[in-house]
Amino acid sequence: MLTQWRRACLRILGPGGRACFSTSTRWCAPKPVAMEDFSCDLIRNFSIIAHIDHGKSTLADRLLELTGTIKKKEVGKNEQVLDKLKVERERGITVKAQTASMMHTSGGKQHVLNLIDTPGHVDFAWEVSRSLAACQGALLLVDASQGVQAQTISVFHIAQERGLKIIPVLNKIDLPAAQPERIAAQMEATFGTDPADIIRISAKTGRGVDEVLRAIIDRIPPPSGVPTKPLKAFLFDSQYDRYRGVISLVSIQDGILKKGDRIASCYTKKKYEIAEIGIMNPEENPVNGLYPGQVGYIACNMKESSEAHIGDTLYRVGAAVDPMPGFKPAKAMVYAGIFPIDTSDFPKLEESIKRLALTDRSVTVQRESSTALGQGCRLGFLGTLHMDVFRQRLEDEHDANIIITAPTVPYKIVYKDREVFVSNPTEFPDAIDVASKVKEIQEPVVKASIIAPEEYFGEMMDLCFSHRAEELDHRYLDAGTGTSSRIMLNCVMPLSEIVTGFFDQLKSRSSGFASFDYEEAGYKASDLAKMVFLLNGKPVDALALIVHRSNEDKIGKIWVKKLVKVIPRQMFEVPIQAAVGKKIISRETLSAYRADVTAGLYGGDVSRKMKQLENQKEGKKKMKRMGTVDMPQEAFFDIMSSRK
Ligand SMILES: Nc1nc2c(ncn2[C@@H]2O[C@H](COP(=O)(O)OP(=O)(O)OP(=O)(O)O)[C@@H](O)[C@H]2O)c(=O)[nH]1
Repeated sequence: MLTQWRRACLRILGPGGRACFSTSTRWCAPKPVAMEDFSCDLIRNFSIIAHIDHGKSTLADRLLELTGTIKKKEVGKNEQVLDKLKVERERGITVKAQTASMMHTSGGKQHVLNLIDTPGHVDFAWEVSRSLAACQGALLLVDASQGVQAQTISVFHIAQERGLKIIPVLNKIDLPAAQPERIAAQMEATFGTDPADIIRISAKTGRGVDEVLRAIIDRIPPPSGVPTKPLKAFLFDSQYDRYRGVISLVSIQDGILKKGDRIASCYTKKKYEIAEIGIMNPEENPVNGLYPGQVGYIACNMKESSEAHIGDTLYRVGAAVDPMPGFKPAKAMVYAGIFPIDTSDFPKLEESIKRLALTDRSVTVQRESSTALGQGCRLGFLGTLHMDVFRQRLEDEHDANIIITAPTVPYKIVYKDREVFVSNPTEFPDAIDVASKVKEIQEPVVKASIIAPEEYFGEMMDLCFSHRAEELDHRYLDAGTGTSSRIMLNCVMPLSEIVTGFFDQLKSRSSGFASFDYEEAGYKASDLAKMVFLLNGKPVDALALIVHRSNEDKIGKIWVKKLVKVIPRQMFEVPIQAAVGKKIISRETLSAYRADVTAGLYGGDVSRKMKQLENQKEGKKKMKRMGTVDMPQEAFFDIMSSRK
């Protein structure tokens, strides 16, 4: 009974208690599956990899439909089955990789096809490499109207480095702008793909998708694994379920895993008993056991997300095995403070942040307090889209009313005797300390690749150089394909320049034609300083920024002008200043409300009138001396929103 009730809740909330769309009528009733019937050679583990929006989730849906895993969609219904989060459906992006198993008969034999959907945005590259570790093959999907883009190249390299069989697929051939021949030539020139191997499809209409299914079975090698060997299960994803604790996704390398088995983690050495085991079909579907090469979920009363270490190897208690090579842990690259608009809401907000962080392991959380904004949390994200998605989930799923500070990257402060990472401007050393104690300040840099049509090359270079980029090289991508060329520019640039709207500017200056990808490239010494903003002579901690000295004048002016617009007028005049160290970079004055204290005075009693004005001035001075500028949280909200 309890289990049924939980399942009903899960259908509504989605795994991990997440808001999930209610398409339960579209699911086929889970059929009991006997996984022991599937030996390795009947299993294919694959992923779909592509640049953002090239159609991964749409193709995943068609494959689920074609194999009868889900019912065919009603015409006009566009939401994707594997994009389960509300933000994913609203924004049309995949954030969290999802897994689904399909049964498909080919050559008279039933196969299990395990599809691991991957996100396309550069922020979630970590999810891509994690998903690929559980696969033997990948469908490399390219939009036939847009061609090879920056992330197509990066995901191709990740898949190639992992030794996966890559099946090239040209999607969206139904579009009038599709140029399959041209794009096939481009894929040949970029990846050395034989055009004869490229499958042409429309994931939207379903055309050609059956050929993809055939290729998955014919071209992707089955996993290897021996049922009689000691159990070795690779943990590649986890999510949190408020009733059952951590649910982990595992791929069985060797041995058999069954309900009731006692397992242990190579990483934490903790022991657990398997309470539930199943496959994602695409919802959870319990099975009796998982066999070599299979992918499925386990619930084993793991209480904390941190116990499910991504890349861990699980083994049977008493039969220890060598751990498989794990993953580099996800590294936060962008930090921001999150504060409640109403300061008394902090306990509720902190609880919501913690709950959400349980479902998103790549977020780091720490408490933070600010004189201006009160108690809050400082969170670390993989990138700004990731930050935005987390914020939206906090608002959508937890009803939070929040202020989020400007994103900051982790800076390295090299003192004479130690190195410190600083990801909060308030902790950045001030100018005096920098001069006397700091040897060097370093900032994270990335290797960025931008692809754009040749005619936008000038614009692209301008934009990059105004963001402190240094060119590494550039090359023509479509050489020999007989079409107008696109250029791929590789450069090194500071990460801090990317996190503040670079991508939006790139899109608008290239009329949407440029694509962009980046990877970490270490740290580099840089001339950076803390810029503080003073209201009535007092610095406001929450407004501080780290700036490159070459940009300080420009940035100081912009933000002082914005502050003047959002801060409400006071009873006295308020100077608003941007300063670096003792140097005032920019200043504006917020004029005072002028309460008409002389109203109600009759006639020509000039001396009384003057006295009133004097008193008013005195009052203003007092206010000034006390430095009480009234800055409502809403004003912070406005200024922070415009810093994104
Ligand atoms: N015309 C046409 N549109 C398609 C086709 N496949 C996908 N689309 C559309 O392209 C858009 C992006 O498709 P998605 O499946 O969400 O792309 P995605 O690669 O999963 O996106 P991310 O998960 O954000 O990386 C959607 O509007 C789809 O309806 C196709 O074959 N033809």
